[in-house]
Amino acid sequence: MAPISKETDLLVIGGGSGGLGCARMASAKFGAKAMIVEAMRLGGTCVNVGCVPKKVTFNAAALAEAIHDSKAYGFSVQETKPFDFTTFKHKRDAYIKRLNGIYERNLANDKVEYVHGWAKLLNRNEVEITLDDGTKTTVRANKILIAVGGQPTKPSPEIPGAEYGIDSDGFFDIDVLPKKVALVGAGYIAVEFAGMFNALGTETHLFIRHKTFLRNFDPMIQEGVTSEYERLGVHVHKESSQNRIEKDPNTGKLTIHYKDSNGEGKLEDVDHLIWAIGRTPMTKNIGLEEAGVKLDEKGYIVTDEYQNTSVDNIYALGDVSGRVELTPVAIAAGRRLSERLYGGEQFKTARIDYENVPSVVFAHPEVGSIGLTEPQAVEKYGRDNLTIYKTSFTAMYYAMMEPEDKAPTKYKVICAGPEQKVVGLHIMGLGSGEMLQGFGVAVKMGATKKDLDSCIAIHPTSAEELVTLK
Ligand SMILES: Cc1cc2nc3c(=O)[nH]c(=O)nc-3n(C[C@H](O)[C@H](O)[C@H](O)COP(=O)(O)OP(=O)(O)OC[C@H]3O[C@@H](n4cnc5c(N)ncnc54)[C@H](O)[C@@H]3O)c2cc1C
Ligand SMILES: NC(=O)C1=CN([C@@H]2O[C@H](COP(=O)(O)OP(=O)(O)OC[C@H]3O[C@@H](n4cnc5c(N)ncnc54)[C@H](OP(=O)(O)O)[C@@H]3O)[C@@H](O)[C@H]2O)C=CC1
Ligand SMILES: N[C@@H](CCC(=O)N[C@@H](CSSC[C@H](NC(=O)CC[C@H](N)C(=O)O)C(=O)NCC(=O)O)C(=O)NCC(=O)O)C(=O)O
Repeated sequence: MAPISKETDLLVIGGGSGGLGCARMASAKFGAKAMIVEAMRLGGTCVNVGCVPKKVTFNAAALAEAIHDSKAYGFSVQETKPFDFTTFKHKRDAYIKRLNGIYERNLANDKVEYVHGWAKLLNRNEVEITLDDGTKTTVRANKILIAVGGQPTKPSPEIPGAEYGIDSDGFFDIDVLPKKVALVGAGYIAVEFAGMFNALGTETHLFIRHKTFLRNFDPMIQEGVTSEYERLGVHVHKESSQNRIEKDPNTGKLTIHYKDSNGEGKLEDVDHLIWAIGRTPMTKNIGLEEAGVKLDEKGYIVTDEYQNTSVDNIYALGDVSGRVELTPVAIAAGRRLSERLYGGEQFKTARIDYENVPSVVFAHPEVGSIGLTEPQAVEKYGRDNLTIYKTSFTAMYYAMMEPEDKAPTKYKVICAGPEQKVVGLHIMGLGSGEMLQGFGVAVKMGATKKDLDSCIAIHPTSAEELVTLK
């Protein structure tokens, strides 16, 4: 291994989406001397225990659904063996490993110095790196970027047996398709995982604290997807809490004692309990307080709109800055920061715009959302200044299915003011994930209802319903 540089222009702590986005551009495009320090695996959460293995698993679940649906179209699919989850899991691991290698080569091609180790801030210009063999080295840097991301939030220790559960990282270690799972949480991860398990044939129990999940989304989405999950056979335990969890020492199976809207209950023979109750920034024990970097009450690093922290020459972005916790947001923030720091005059005000970030939940069906929910729009503009267009229909994909196999599609477009500017667009149904990106461009450009209407429909598609709303 080449000796580690003692000095660099830019030192990035964290080789995930945001850190990679910044370091690669700083070096490859602007010629800055950049170093990236990663403690675990290159690619960060997204590549290793997030978007990428999740989407591959979602694809497997979508195939299971397609096999089921194909019968309605007249196919005689002979399933001679059950789905081989173990082989699938090993192939998925190998794919991720391959990506880790590609990322390491990308860094070398871009001339970013890559150090595997644990980084800790010593002061505003120095970082201590503990290498894999335990030795420590100190690197001086003109600028330091903290892009350390987050980790799954731990359940309350007041729930006896909570430690028998796993989290989203553990989900990716499961190598036998479980017969029965329980998930606690009501956000992206709980809903995505529950949908995948259910589609793959696992008995799935989802414990939520309220009457619906995805409560940060428009009510149409919350209510629409919650009732669709129930229709699909997910056991949604509403207004629930967990009293205690027991583990059978012989079988390893769990029993969950809970309360829900139906009263007290006991769920036995659970293969895995998965806590998916949010994420916590990785800001402990990395020298932030000592260097004077301000954190908020939840432990996120406080940054301004240019990703500056409270200390000059120290920047933070991505999940650790607690804004919108999505990979493309972290990448874009990293690239804008790189432009601003090293791109010269033309980029001196470069920054990411956190308004109108499109986002998709890979639920069943997929959900897409950009802009304000209806309650947010009412609060901002007043009900009288809004025109809301809604549609609900059965996608033509389901034409050959029996009524009980037809999933709903629902769209809502929220327009404000006399010019009917689109301030919120919410879709659920087949293909929503791929559909939203283009509508996102339109919303970012300030599209009005008239602009949507002026675009001739593409027939027959689900998307055409968004340009023919009445
Ligand atoms: C299950 C799951 C599914 C997801 N699905 C999606 C999705 O479909 N679409 C989407 O847009 N987003 C998704 N996300 C969110 C996305 O993964 C994150 O928003 C994104 O990875 C954040 O990037 P980041 O660079 O801020 O942090 P990370 O990607 O978390 O990278 C931080 C890196 O810093 C390293 N690190 C931490 N501390 C140190 C230290 N002291 N020294 C050295 N290295 C350190 C960590 O090991 C890690 O590799 C998902 C997340 C999860 C958990
Ligand atoms: N497709 C994508 O783009 C994906 C993006 N992500 C990103 O990762 C982030 C983290 O995901 P996730 O972990 O799902 O977090 P989220 O913040 O999305 O959701 C967690 C939810 O769990 C519920 N909850 C919190 N504490 C408890 C508790 N003690 N018991 C039961 N329920 C609880 C809350 O909902 P309530 O108040 O209703 O109870 C809370 O909103 C997401 O916000 C997203 O930014 C993750 C996966 C996929
Ligand atoms: N949109 C395509 C994405 C395909 C893709 O990007 N695949 C990646 C794996 S997801 S890798 C995870 C994620 N990448 C992305 O989100 C892709 C970024 C987009 N292409 C862009 O450049 O903006 C990320 O964290 N990036 C940080 C960074 O690279 O700076 C890959 O094979 N990469 C090989 C390579 O890069 O050579 C899809 O979903 O099919």
